[in-house]
Amino acid sequence: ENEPPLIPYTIPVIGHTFSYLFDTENFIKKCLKEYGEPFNIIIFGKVTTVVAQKYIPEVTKAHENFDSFEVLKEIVPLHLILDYNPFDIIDFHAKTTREQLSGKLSLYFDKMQNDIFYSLDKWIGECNEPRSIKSIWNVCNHVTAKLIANICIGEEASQHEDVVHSFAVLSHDMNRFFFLPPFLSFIHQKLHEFVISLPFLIGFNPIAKHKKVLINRMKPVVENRIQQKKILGDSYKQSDDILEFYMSQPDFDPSNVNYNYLADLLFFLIVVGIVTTGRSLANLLFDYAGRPEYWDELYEEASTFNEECNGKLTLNDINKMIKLDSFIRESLRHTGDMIIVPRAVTTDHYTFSNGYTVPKGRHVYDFSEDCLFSESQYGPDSKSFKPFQFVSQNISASKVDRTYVIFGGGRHACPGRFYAVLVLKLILYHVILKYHVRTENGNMPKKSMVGPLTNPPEESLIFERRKET
Ligand code: HEM
Repeated sequence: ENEPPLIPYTIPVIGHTFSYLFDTENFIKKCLKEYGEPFNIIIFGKVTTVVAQKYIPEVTKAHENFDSFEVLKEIVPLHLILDYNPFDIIDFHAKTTREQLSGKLSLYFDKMQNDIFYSLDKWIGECNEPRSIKSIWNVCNHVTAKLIANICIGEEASQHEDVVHSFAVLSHDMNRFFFLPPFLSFIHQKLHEFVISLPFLIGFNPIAKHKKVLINRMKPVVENRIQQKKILGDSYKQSDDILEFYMSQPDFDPSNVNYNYLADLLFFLIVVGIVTTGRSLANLLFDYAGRPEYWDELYEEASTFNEECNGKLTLNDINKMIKLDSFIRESLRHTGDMIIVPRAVTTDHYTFSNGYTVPKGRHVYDFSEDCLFSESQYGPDSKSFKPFQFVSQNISASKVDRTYVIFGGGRHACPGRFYAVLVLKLILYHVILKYHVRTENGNMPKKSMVGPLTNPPEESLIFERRKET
């Protein structure tokens, strides 16, 4: 009753799937122009509601009526693949991320920088002569994985290349199954979910080998800590990592450690944290390398801070680099994803403020590009890259608002964003100080579109050591 208008279509079941997948921007913009928002379309055999700039804030605010993981679950059925259902404990994961990761940045700051020096050395090197680096996204995933591995399982276990590699490729290995568009839902919604989980059920589980690696590296650390606790009692000094936090939970039993459970907890953080941060880092490097007109200004800011702090940068210093921060906010704004947080209605129904009503289970897709390129917010040239536009406004790259929805918004806004933005800042800062970076042809290469989502460009980047430093 009183549903949003359904956009006319010709082929039953298929409905608007092809326009949505292969011409997302034009298709949705045309619907918005003719019908306003919200409106209904049929994709993958299902009625789906689309909201844009006007109703995204309303949906974000109504967190009691919606759940984004109900949608993610259908695309990435982690509850079938992991032994312990991560979707049952999202609040615990959000709290862990907020308090143990984003909440402890000053504690992690020095080790993050050391890991960055190590990773730049390993993946990019000295580059006394120009060096072309391929598979930038893969490199970025490995750099991000090294940082997260140290914070998750500690200095000692994260020294091992095998565990860092597992962290870096885990999501990619899963994506080969999951990010296939859910074509089988044409037949039945549950069929897609069942078919993509089949390989796992018959024993082929790319996660299994990564889990083995993780447990293998984590076990000696856990055993050693339990031993130390026994010996030292109250004088035991806790380590600064998330594993220690898990070991301090009331359900942790030192006489019967459930490694499978610990690994599942960490895998969820890896899945949500590495692929997002690694991809943003790759985009950021291309945004920098492909736009030579901004190099001098960014280098000047970075080298001034570097001189002032005598090479010993603190969290306070990096927080003051407003041009760097603004550049990152602009890079994230230009990620290019058109839908960011699709949500499902979890209550009996949801009634929009204009009276349209959608039933329980309905997927509501956010056409976020309408926010990120809002002309009222970013001007008539909202699609152009204006890297220093946030400097005078003094808004940090991690601050969400009605139009800057790259980290979602409201109560469930990404709790890892403070950490992710710091990673991006620190890496770009050190890259700028150490190297000249350019694209192969000197321009900004194109990202590839996968339905409404983007992947970073596949070109190489050319690194050359700065002579000034
Ligand atoms: C640039 C990097 C990142 C981006 C673009 C990103 C984006 C997002 C988005 C769009 C959401 C959904 C927000 C909503 O429902 O409104 C989200 C949620 C979440 N993110 Fe991130 N994220 C990033 C990094 C991270 C990292 C590093 C972690 C932790 C390791 C993390 C942990 C989480 C968690 C636990 C949630 C669920 C929060 C909840 O439902 O309450 N994210 N993220």
